[in-house]
Amino acid sequence: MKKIQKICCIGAGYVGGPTMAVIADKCRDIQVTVVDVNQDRINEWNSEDLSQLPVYEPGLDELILRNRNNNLFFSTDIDKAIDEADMIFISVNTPTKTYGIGKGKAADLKYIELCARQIAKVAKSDKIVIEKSTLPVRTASAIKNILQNTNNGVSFQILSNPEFLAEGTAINDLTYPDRVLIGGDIHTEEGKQAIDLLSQIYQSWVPQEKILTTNIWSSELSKLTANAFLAQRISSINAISALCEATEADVTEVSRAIGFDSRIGPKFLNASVGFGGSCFQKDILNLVYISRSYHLDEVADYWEHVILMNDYQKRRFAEKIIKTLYNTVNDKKIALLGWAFKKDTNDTRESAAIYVADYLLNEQALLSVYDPKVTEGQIFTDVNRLGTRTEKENEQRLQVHNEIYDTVKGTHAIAVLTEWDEFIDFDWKRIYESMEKPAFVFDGRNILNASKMKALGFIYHGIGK
Ligand SMILES: NC(=O)c1ccc[n+]([C@@H]2O[C@H](COP(=O)([O-])OP(=O)(O)OC[C@H]3O[C@@H](n4cnc5c(N)ncnc54)[C@H](O)[C@@H]3O)[C@@H](O)[C@H]2O)c1
Ligand SMILES: O=c1ccn([C@@H]2O[C@H](COP(=O)(O)OP(=O)(O)O[C@H]3O[C@H](CO)[C@@H](O)[C@H](O)[C@H]3O)[C@@H](O)[C@H]2O)c(=O)[nH]1
Repeated sequence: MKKIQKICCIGAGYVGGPTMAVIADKCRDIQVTVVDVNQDRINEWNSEDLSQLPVYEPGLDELILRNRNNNLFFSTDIDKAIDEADMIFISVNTPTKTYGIGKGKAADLKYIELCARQIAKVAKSDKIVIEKSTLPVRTASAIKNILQNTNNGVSFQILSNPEFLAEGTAINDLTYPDRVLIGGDIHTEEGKQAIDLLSQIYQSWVPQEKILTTNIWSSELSKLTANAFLAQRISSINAISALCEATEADVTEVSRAIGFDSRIGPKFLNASVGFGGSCFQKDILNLVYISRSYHLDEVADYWEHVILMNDYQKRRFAEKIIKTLYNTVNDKKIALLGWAFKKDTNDTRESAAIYVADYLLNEQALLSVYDPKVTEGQIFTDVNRLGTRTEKENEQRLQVHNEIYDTVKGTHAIAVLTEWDEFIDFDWKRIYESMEKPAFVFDGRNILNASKMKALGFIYHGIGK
C-alpha cells in the first residue's frame, strides 16, 4: 500500500485551517498545503503577525508558528497543490442556498462542484478525494460522477470524513476527538484501501477504536444527524426556559436535575438566547429539505421545529427587553455585550446577537456593542446584510466600542449575548454607577451571579429564571 506523502486541502476556513494545522503537527512526514481562492485569507494565514490569522481559536497560533513553512503551507496555487497531492480534502463552504430551487433551505453545492471539476481537470495521477465539508446525503455520487467522466485514465476514490469540531475548542476537539468518522466504498478493495490510508493518518494521534468506518451515505447523514440532535437539545431546554419564566421554576436547576440522568447526560443543556453559528441552522434546514424531497413530510416538520423554537427564543429575548423597559426602547441606549455566536471565537455567522440587535433597532433603540474579538466592520456587515434598514440608519443607531466602560456609560440596559469569560469579571459596581436608573441586565447566557447583581442594585433577568 502506498504511503501518503502530500495532502492538499481546498478551503482555508474555520475547518480547513485548524484541521490541517493539526494533521501537519501530528504527521511531520506529510506535506500539507491548504489552498483557497481568497488571496486575502491566504495572506492572513501567512501573516508574520499571528494576531492577523483569519480564524481565532485558542492554541491555533502556536500550531501555525510551529508548522508553517515546515510541512504546512498556505497558497492560492490550487492547481499545483491538486496536481502534487495524493489525498485532497474538500473543505469549502456549503451555505444555505439564497436563490432558485431550494432557496433558504437546501445546501448550495456550487463550491463543491467547482472543486470536483477543478480536480477532474488538473489531476494526472490517482487521488483520494475526501469530503470534509458537511454535505447532503448522497453528494458523493455527484462528485464521483464528475470525477469519473474525465476519461484521462486517472482513478479516484471518494471518502466522506465529516468534521465534528466546535469553534472555540477546535484544537482540543481535533487533538482529542470523540470519534473520527470515515465513510467509503467498503465493498471494493480500492475503497477499503483508501479508507485505510486515511485511517492511518488519524492513527498518528487518535486511538484506533475511535476511528469508525461506515458506508459513505451513513457517514454523510451522520454529520447532519449529529448537528440536528445537538441543536434539538438546545431548543428543548430553551422551550422549557419559557415555561420556567412563567412558573417560577429555574431552568438551571431543571437542566441539572435532568442531566444527572445518565440516559440524558449533562451536556448541551444550557438555556440561552438561542443557538447560532454557521452549522446548526444550515444543517437542519438541509435535513428538512432532503426529507421533503423524499416526501417524508412528518420527518421534515419534526426537525423544522428545532429551528422555529430557536427563532422564537431570539424574538422572545428581544421582546422581553422591550416589555420590561416599559414597552418602549425608542431612543434608549442599550449595551450589547458579545457579538460572536459563542465565546472564544471571532465567528459571527448566524449569531443570536445579530437578530436581537435587529429587533431592537426596529424599535428605534440606540445600541452600543462590545465584543473582545469581533471587529466593528464585521458587526456592521452583519446588520447591513439583513437589509432591514439603510446602512446610514444602522450607523446612526449602532456604535461599536473597544472598551466595556465606554460601552455601558449612560445605557438603560445591558444584554449579555455571548458568554465571554471576561464579562463575569467586569467591575459591575462601576458599570452600575455609570448607567441610567433603574439599571437593567438581561443575561442571555446566565453567566452572571444573579444575587450579586441584584445586591448591586441591578434589575436582573436571566433566561428561564
Ligand atoms: N465552522 C465549523 O465549525 C465547521 C465544523 C464542522 C464542519 N463544518 C463544515 O465545513 C465546511 C467549511 O466550513 P468553514 O466554516 O470552514 O467555511 P469557511 O467559509 O470558513 O471556509 C471555506 C473556504 O473555502 C473557500 N472556497 C470556496 N470555494 C472554493 C474553491 N472553489 N476553491 C478554493 N477555495 C474555495 C472560501 O474562500 C473559504 O475561505 C462547511 O461545509 C461546514 O458546514 C464547519
Ligand atoms: O448548551 C448549549 C450549547 C450550545 N449553545 C449554543 O449553540 C451554538 C453552537 O455551539 P457549539 O455546538 O458549541 O459550536 P459550533 O462551532 O457551532 O459546533 C457545532 O457545529 C459544528 C459544525 O458542524 C460541529 O462540528 C460541532 O460538533 C457542533 O457542536 C452556540 O451559539 C452556542 O452558544 C447553547 O445555547 N447551549
